[in-house]
Amino acid sequence: PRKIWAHSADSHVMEPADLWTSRLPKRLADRAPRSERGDKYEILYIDGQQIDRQLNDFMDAMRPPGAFDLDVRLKDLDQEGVWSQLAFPSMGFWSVNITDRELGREVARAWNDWSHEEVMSRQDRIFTPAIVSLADVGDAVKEIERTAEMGFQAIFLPCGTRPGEEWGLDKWEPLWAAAEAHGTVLAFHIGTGGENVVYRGPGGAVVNYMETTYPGMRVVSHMVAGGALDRHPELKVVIAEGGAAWVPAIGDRMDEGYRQHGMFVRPKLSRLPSEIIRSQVYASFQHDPSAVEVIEGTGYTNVMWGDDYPHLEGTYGHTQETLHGLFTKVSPEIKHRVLRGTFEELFDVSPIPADK
Ligand SMILES: CC(C)(COP(=O)(O)O)[C@@H](O)C(=O)NCCC(=O)NCCSC(=O)[C@]1(C)CCC[C@@]2(C)[C@@H]3[C@@H]4C[C@@H]5C[C@]3(C[C@]5(C)O4)[C@H](O)C[C@@H]21
Ligand SMILES: [Mn+2]
Repeated sequence: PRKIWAHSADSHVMEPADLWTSRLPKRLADRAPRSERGDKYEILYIDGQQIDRQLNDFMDAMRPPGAFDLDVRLKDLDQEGVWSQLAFPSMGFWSVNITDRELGREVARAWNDWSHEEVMSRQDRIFTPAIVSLADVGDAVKEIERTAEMGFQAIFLPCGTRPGEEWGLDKWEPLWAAAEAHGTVLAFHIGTGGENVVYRGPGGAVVNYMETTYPGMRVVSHMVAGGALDRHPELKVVIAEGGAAWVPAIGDRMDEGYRQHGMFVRPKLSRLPSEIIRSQVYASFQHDPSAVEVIEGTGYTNVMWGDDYPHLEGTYGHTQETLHGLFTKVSPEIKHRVLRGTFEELFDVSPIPADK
């Protein structure tokens, strides 16, 4: 059957091991994210603490040919039928754990410079969000301004937050104002900002998979009910890799809370939560049929497909099978919206050539 071509709203770059050691002074590089491979586990450290541990064979399973080579990666994309990718960090995910101001600022800056020089300046199909320091909002604002000048169209933010740093709090207001002013998309990715393994009993693999999904819902409830998106109507939020059918569902529940518990509601919003969600909140999925069905069922259309390249949860190696399965019985309008239109509404990307 004819190849289906799509953009991916959720992919990843695999950073070289020397990204920070080659760009930062030793006193900072030694504290930047780094991984050590033992005989069974890959251990991740940042600023002197162990922050993650993954089985080697799990990490090795995420190794398509192009994982570490941009030219080979573009061939992987052609093979799978993917034109443009919003490519999130991998090791860069862990920068959100940094609380030291200087380290947070310099680790983010170095990552953004590496992406600009080694990924974005070398081709026009794969682009990354910028990383900003969460240790200091002022530094984050400056990095949004700096990277917007360099052509970055989004910033990566973690779904999970430390207690007292929830996304609805006023402390983040300068970040929202700067992002809106520069047209910078807020690209939240699940499985970040908190513990990824919180349960080791029966069902652990699937239970933990779900536990890393729920914080994506919290991002939406805080940023909608807290007023951030109402105050900044041009601001766009993407929840990447968390599926999409839940988005209109929580819109309904937030409307019910907003109306039925109106006597407790603060701040009052100029639009219902569900209206704010439908105009400003976007979500990506990989395999979920419900993410496509929800569009016809609810009229929520801010749905984007993602290949999650090169991760195991993604579609590398079976993208065409997945896309044909998802879209065979779906209207051309919905298929276009999910595979291209929503993405092209959010991002300035090179169009998919007409012969694809
Ligand atoms: C969960 C256990 C330990 C349960 O074992 P048991 O039955 O008790 O013996 C076991 O099944 C396992 O080790 N599974 C491997 C996968 C995993 O760590 N699952 C956690 C929940 S899913 C997850 O955290 C996602 C969101 C999705 C999978 C890739 C993921 C781990 C990635 C991978 C690994 C690392 C963490 C990272 C970014 C990173 C650089 O790529 C995200 O922060 C997070 C993400
Ligand atoms: Mn992903």
